[in-house]
Amino acid sequence: MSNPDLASLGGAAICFYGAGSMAEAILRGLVEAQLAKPSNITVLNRSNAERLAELRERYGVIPADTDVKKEAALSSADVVILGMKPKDAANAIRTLRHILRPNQLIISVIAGLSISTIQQLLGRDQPVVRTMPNTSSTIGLGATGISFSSSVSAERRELALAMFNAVGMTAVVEEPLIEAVNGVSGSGPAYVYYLMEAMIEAGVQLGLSPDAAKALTVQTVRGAAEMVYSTGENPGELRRKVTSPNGTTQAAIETMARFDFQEGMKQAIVRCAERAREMGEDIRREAAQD
Ligand SMILES: NC(=O)C1=CN([C@@H]2O[C@H](COP(=O)(O)OP(=O)(O)OC[C@H]3O[C@@H](n4cnc5c(N)ncnc54)[C@H](O)[C@@H]3O)[C@@H](O)[C@H]2O)C=CC1
Ligand SMILES: O=C(O)[C@@H]1CCC=N1
Repeated sequence: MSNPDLASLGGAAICFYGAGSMAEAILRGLVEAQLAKPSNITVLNRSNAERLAELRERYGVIPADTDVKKEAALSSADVVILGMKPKDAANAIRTLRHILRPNQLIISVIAGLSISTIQQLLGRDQPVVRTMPNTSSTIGLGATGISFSSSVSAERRELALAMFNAVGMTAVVEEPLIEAVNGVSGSGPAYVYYLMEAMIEAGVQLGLSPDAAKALTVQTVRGAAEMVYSTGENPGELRRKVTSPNGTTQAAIETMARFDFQEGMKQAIVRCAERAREMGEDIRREAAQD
């Protein structure tokens, strides 16, 4: 592969091995940002040809829907993106052992799965990029943590970063911190949606129509995130600006504090990271049975 700028990524053959919602979020971002040509992207999954046809119709990518096409897509790709669920990962990766060439780049989005387990399943020191993206990549606002095996060249690091920068922002972290990224941003959209669900329900309880409660909530969350992003101020400072002494916001925040809202959120994130480690350990044990 030549210089990993946008044009060279456009020329790379990318194979999504596992074509579910996370794979779609990334491939849609790549296609819409015109970073990769749809004709250079192949998608394959376990058995669902309908899903592959749907992706072809939506984005123009190439479905590999027979065993022969799957093997050809995997063996000829410059980059293979592992996008299956953690429970399916060990078996799926083992089958690559005799299909891949040793220098093909593997990019994993799989929660918990370590670089060393992937290499063990492949039986060699394959170059591996371990990532933890999130579903906001669909609209180009993803947040992805990235770490690299030592066998990934500087050029390929740039290629991987370009791919994920095309669908949002990236943070390069040491591999042991990928679980922390999982806790904060990989699963993070779900926490925000959970909060929004509560805001909408409370608005309806107070008499707003569901549509009005939803519209006000959505704009509030968008506006608050954009305020932090565009002013560079800390969320704490911005919160204090909303909170008049003895006013309505103070009453609301005191109520949340009584329910230990922030502590609950912190413990949730720590538990999420711990769960990722547990899932990774399960796959590592499966790999050790080889
Ligand atoms: N959904 C999310 O918000 C995020 C998910 N992830 C990770 O992304 C991965 C995929 O998650 P989702 O896209 O949500 O799951 P999904 O269930 O939507 O997609 C998984 C896909 O993998 C395919 N698959 C399973 N075994 C296979 C095999 N042996 N060969 C080929 N294809 C196979 C399935 O057919 C399916 O299309 C997971 O490992 C998850 O940890 C990471 C960050 C965020
Ligand atoms: O819930 C999960 O396990 C995946 C990983 C990060 C977001 N979703």
